[in-house]
Amino acid sequence: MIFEIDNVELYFAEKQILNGVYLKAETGKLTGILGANGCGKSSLLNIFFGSLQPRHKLIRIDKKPYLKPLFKYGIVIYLPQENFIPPKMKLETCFQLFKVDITEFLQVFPEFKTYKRAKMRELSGGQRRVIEIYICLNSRAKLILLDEPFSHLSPLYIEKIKNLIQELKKEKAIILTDHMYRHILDTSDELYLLKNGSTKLISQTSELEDYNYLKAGTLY
Ligand SMILES: Nc1ncnc2c1ncn2[C@@H]1O[C@H](COP(=O)(O)OP(=O)(O)OP(=O)(O)O)[C@@H](O)[C@H]1O
Repeated sequence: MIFEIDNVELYFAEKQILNGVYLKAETGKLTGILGANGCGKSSLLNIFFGSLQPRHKLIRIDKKPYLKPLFKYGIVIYLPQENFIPPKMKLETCFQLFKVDITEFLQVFPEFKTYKRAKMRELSGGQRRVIEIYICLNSRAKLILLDEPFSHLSPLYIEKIKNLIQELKKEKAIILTDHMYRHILDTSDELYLLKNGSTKLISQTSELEDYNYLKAGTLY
């Protein structure tokens, strides 16, 4: 499937945040978004998901326009920057709710076995993040939007999540943004830089320095 968002115009009050943005995500590929703080990455993901209504946008799936918020079609899941599973919910309940197999999760992350019947609030921030990312990746959604999945995770968990992404993207389209840009460079099949309100498709990593997202000399 090909998911496209086009002609995004977003204003907060009279301040223009996004201006003619285009972005494409495809099944089998991870699309990375990089950009400075406040450039509009989370807003763009919210618009794709359907929880933020901009002045203008067009969403197409396989070239066909989808006019209702995408989440209403049940084909997209969004990992926001902040925790989204209620703290009072038990671990096993959230897996049931999202129809994700907890046994498979515990095979990949056996250290969580003791928390199976615990409530989310009994876990650390990073542990909760692991669960939320795993649930998003393994949900039935065909388009997965991940807002800063790597921040707050320790290196071994980042590697495990990257491996899961490589495996699961075969049947899903994934869009991911994070400030840990090296992990984005490692995992992305397509990369966009969001700058001055619009997206630039990056074909060579050196462009990240040319566009002043990275300081000159950072990559070499
Ligand atoms: N609800 C809101 N009301 C007014 N302005 C907002 C609102 N939400 C976001 N903004 C502004 O829109 C801009 C883009 O915010 P957004 O959160 O999308 O950026 P971001 O690229 O995800 O940033 P970060 O990397 O720091 O998370 C910022 O300047 C922010 O102040």
